[in-house]
Formats: sequence, structure tokens, C-alpha cells
Amino acid sequence: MEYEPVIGLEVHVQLKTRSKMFTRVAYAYGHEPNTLTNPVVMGMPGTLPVMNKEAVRKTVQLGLMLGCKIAETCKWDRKNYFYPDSPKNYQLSQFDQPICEGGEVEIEMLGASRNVMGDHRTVELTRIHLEEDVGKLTHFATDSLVDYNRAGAALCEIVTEPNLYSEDEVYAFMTALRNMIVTAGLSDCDMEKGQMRCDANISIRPVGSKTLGTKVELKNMNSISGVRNAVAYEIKRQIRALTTGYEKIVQETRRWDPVALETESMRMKEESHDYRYFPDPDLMPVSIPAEQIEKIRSEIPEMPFDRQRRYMNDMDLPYTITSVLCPERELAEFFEEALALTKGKGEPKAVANLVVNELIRDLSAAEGGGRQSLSECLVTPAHVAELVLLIEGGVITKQIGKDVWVEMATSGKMPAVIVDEKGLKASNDSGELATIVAQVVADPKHEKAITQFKEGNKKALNSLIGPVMKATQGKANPQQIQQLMREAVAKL
Ligand SMILES: Nc1ncnc2c1ncn2[C@@H]1O[C@H](COP(=O)(O)OP(=O)(O)OP(=O)(O)O)[C@@H](O)[C@H]1O
Ligand SMILES: [Mg+2]
Ligand SMILES: [Mg+2]
Repeated sequence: MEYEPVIGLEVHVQLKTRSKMFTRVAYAYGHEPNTLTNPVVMGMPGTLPVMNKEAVRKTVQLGLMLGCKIAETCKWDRKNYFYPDSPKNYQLSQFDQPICEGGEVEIEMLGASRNVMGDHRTVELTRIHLEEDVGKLTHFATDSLVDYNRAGAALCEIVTEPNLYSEDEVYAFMTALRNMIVTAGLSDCDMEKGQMRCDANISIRPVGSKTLGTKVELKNMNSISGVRNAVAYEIKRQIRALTTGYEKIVQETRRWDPVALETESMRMKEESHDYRYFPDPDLMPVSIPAEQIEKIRSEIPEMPFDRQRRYMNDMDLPYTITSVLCPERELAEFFEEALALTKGKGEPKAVANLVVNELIRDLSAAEGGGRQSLSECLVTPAHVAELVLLIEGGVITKQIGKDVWVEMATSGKMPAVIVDEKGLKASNDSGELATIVAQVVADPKHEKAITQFKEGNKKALNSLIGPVMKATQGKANPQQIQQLMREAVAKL
């Protein structure tokens, strides 16, 4: 029998708010353990929660971005359980009245090759709700330590329908969702810092069947490719269990081991009635006025796939370039600013090429691993615009443009200043160039190429361009060289 996997994801995202979900203590990463707490976070008797409005606003924005229905009224419930990662014996969450219902996420599958756009489809969402994060446990050989700095942080949970069917779709989903959330500035979604986490629910069923099999929930993946690997492993494990009868699939929570690259059983999964959800008596239900929803809607920035379609359709940019520019809003905005500064005289493709090739290369080469941020980089949109205009206006050659880039990236000087200081202007003196061309053509070394050209091989003269360029220190215009070369050869 042939089996197919069915996958549903629960994605937790820490929202970028100044303070925590129900108290004003700061939400931040990288502080000394247990310094970002207060009596509310620690669940001391007599403390009362106060809702963070910004977290609600950000969740509404996320819901609107993903086409969810925004609830007229939502409420807060206690999810009761006791575990050392929570200082209280409950977590404030939303049970039957979440902020957002329904919705979908557009994803892109891998294309046939890097320069071909892959298929797009939408993945259906069940709901998005808001809750408070729990602390972080670190386990050692004989004991465990807990850090409550992230306990109580505003955490939004995005739950999908069982509507994903392969590890590649899961990868595409996580990537698309992260790009949208980061673009909107709702979270940095750094999985290594725990700002974005994913539980993957997986079951297997015979192909063609409409009912769902027993689900297993995977935890502890700390990168998007980690999620893909864990899901791929678990699909194989379950299919093998079903086909060989060697193992039984039971409803449980399994932990991904990123070193051993396998999943191992953690605990049997609670059902929702085990949590004894009930409305929190200290918090009022929340209603969000329609005009406020419309205001939030009007503040949503352009989403990455929409931007990509615009670049491809309106600017005629190739897919490869747009797929690098568009997922990162900062980069895309840098490009648009540079393009605008050329005042219609710069080709979008020329501007985009500099950003995608030279700029990203420099940012990635920065010391200390990772990528340098644009704000730390000396190259500004004005530099890029000016450089493009110098090249397109024929003031300098493309070749010299590369040297100017290196110089402006290290000194921060404007390209025109560098060109002036170093005398890099393309030589328009065709008399001088003609002399150099004549010398190269006369060089016995090139006799063979010239004969081949005369015999009809039009490309044979290309090998002579390099020596001419070298003699002019890269300042000559390649078209002009070719023209002069043909004239010189015709005279032989
Ligand atoms: N048989 C199944 N196979 C695959 N995925 C499933 C199956 N049944 C449910 N799912 C998915 O599992 C997820 C269930 O998440 P939900 O938050 O509703 O419940 P939970 O995991 O029981 O609760 P908790 O928040 O405590 O983890 C959803 O993404 C859903 O699509
Ligand atoms: Mg859940
Ligand atoms: Mg779950």
C-alpha cells in the first residue's frame, strides 16, 4: 500500500514589543538569566495582569496580512498545567475565542532550477491566538536550570490546518511566513534565539484516504532546515512503522535531536480537556473596534511575494534577482531608493545587479560570520545611484565600475570623487585607442586569431580585447575596441 504524509504546524512567534504580555517588565534577549522578571511574571499571589495593547495590535496586523477573520471579541483563558518552565501553574492563552480565525499563507515551492520560479499555493490556517511565553529550561547531566527572562513575553501561535503534504512544503511555509512577519516588523523570527519556534504534527494515511491517521507532534527544531529534516525523518519512521509493523504509531510528543538527526519519544500527548481551560477571572474580554482594524490594515507594508510580482511585471527584473531582493525588506528598500535617485536615468536591472552582487558580497564578507547589516555599511543608495549613472552614461566602463565599488565601500567616498581623483574616466580619445589596437593587432602572437576571423569565425577577435583593455588600464569602451579592431584587421 502507498502512504502519504499529512502535516499541520503550530508556529510560535515572539512579538517585538517593549514590555511583556501582561506586565511592564522589558522583553529582551541576551540578558543575565532571571533579571527580566517581576512579581507578575513569577505569578506571586496578589498580582494582577494588565494586557499589552501593542501585542494585540500586532496580532491583528498579522491576521489581516494572512487574510484571517478578526474576532469582534476575544478573551483570555487559563491553560492549566504544571511544569518547571512556568512559574505559575497555568499559562494565559486563548481557547475558544482567539483573535484571528481562518486565513492562509502563500508559499512557493522550489523551481526546476535556481532561475525559475516554483509553483505557488496557499496553506490554510485554523487560527492565530495570543498567549504568554514560558521560561527556558537548560538540562545538565544531573540537574536542570531555568531562565524566566522570556516567561510572559507576548507569544503569538499560528495554527495551520492539516494541509501540508511534504517536508518541502513545510520548509516553504516556514520561509514564507518568516519573511512576511519580518517584513512587517512584527518579530525578528530568529529561530536560534527562540523568537520563532515550530511544532510539527505528522500523520500518515493510505493515498486516497480522506481520514487522518494518528498524529505525532515534533518539538525542538531550531532552524527552518531543522524542521524540514525532522519532518522528513518522522515521515520515513511512520511509513516504516506502518509497513513493517516493527513499531506502533501512538499519539505522542517526540523531540528532534539535531545531532543524532532522529526523533525520540518525549511524552504522551495531553488532550485539550486535560488542560481544564477556563476564562481568566482577572482579565476582561477584548473588543477591537472596526475603525481601529481598518487603521491597522492601512499600515501593512507590501508583502514579499507582492513586491516580487511588481518587480518582475513592472520593472522586468529577472526572477533570480527578485528572489534575492524581495524577501528582505531592507535590501529591497535600499534598491528602490537607489533606483529613485537615478531619476529615471538608471536601468532597474543595473541598479539591482549592483545590490544583489556587489553589496551582498560585501555584507557577507564582513568579519565575525553572519551578515553585516546595511546600516553598518558605508555604501548608501546615493553611492549606488551615482555609480550606475557613471557607468550607463559611459563616463567609466563597467570594469572600472567594479574598482570604484571596492574603493567606495572601503572609504565611503562618492563614486564621482573617486573617478576624478584617480583619473578613471573612460578614454574617449579614439586616436590613442586606435594606436593601441593597431599594436595589438600587429603582434605576431595574435596572427592565428586574425586568420580565423578572416576565415569567418566572428568570435576569434574576442581574445584580443583583453590585451587592449590591459593596455588602457580598463578604461576603454569594449564596443569601441571591437569597432576599431575590425577596422584595423580590414586594413591588413
Ligand atoms: N491527524 C493529524 N495529522 C496531522 N496533523 C494534525 C492531525 N490532527 C491535527 N493536526 C494538526 O495538529 C495541530 C494541532 O494543534 P492545536 O494547537 O490545535 O492542538 P494541540 O497540539 O493539541 O495543542 P497544544 O497547543 O497544546 O500543542 C494543527 O496544526 C492541526 O492541523
Ligand atoms: Mg497549539
Ligand atoms: Mg501542539
